[in-house]
Amino acid sequence: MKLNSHNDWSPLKEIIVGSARNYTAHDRELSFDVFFHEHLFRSDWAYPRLKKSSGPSAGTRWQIHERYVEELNEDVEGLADTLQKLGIIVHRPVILPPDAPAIRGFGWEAMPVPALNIRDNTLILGDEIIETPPAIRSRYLETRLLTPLFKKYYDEGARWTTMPRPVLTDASFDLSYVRDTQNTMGGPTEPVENPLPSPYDVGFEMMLDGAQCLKLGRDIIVNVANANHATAFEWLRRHLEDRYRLHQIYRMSDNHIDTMLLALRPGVFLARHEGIREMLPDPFRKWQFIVPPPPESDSFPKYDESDLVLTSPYIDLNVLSLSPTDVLVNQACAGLIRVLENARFNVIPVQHRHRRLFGGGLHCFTLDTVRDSVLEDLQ
Ligand SMILES: NC(=[NH2+])NCCC[C@H](N)C(=O)O
Repeated sequence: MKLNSHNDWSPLKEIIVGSARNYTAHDRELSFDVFFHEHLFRSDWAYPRLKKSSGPSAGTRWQIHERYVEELNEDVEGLADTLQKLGIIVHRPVILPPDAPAIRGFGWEAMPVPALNIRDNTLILGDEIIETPPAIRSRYLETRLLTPLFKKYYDEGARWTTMPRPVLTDASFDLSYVRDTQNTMGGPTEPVENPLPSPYDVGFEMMLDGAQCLKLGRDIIVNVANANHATAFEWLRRHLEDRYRLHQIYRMSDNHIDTMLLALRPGVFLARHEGIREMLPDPFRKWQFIVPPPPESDSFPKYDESDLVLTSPYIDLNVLSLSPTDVLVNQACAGLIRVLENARFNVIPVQHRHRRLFGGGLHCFTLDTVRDSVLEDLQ
């Protein structure tokens, strides 16, 4: 079918489900530590690791326990099956080969990860695929694992755009957010390495993930927390100015917003807290806010010191809507399910155990390409 996805709630027809195959380690280097900075700290919620050297592997490779990788694969395949059984066409990325070589940029090297959190590096807007500029080096080639699918949609008439690719030297990153202790979740956080100079430095560069954007028909809300996001926002604004109204929200979170705010249908948000209302453009402040009870610690597997936890406990807010009434939700979240059912949503529970170790929930792991949708003005 032709690429067509204008929002997160219209009836879902086609989707890409990420692949977790061969996700064996996290590469701890500057870009990774900057991106996940809020989670690299000491607390009961997030599990402590204040020194790289205390990890299970030497150097910067943070090995993930094999059992968790296997269970993750089981859950991701289960998610793909569930969607298929519901009559939705499910596509998959190219599997990252186990011996894939390191990615080498100018002055840096990082091991690639599979195309798992595919919500992040692509933004689908109507009939356009926009590849967004990655902020993590190990993800630099991630969308190449989606190329066969993007090529198919292109052949069927989609637009296919790539935002300017950053060089990603140490000096490319605006560190003001991670160095501003007010913005971390209550430290101490792990220190970010000192950036090293490089002959390829160009100053702060564009970086932005699709998951920083919330599609509300003609209105698009974009979270901007640093200078990297701000320049990328400006690119998007110029690129889309004839078709969309872009709204910049300052620091709703460190980067992604799909565990802060999701639109379940016109007029209804699922939100982490009521305070988000004040951050929104006027017309959207009137929408209903469904705020689930805080996550319960017993809905997560127990991890230990050697498990690197990459998300907040709010990760399960990251639901995937199949229609204005049907929502896919992590089965471990009784409170969230109750609240959605009380609001008359039809909840389809799915198993997803290790979302905190791999940085993503059901919305992050998927990229909807076709919804029975039109571009609406919801103001
Ligand atoms: N698209 C994604 N990868 N979203 C995940 C966001 C997780 C968010 N940083 C949290 O910890 O709650």
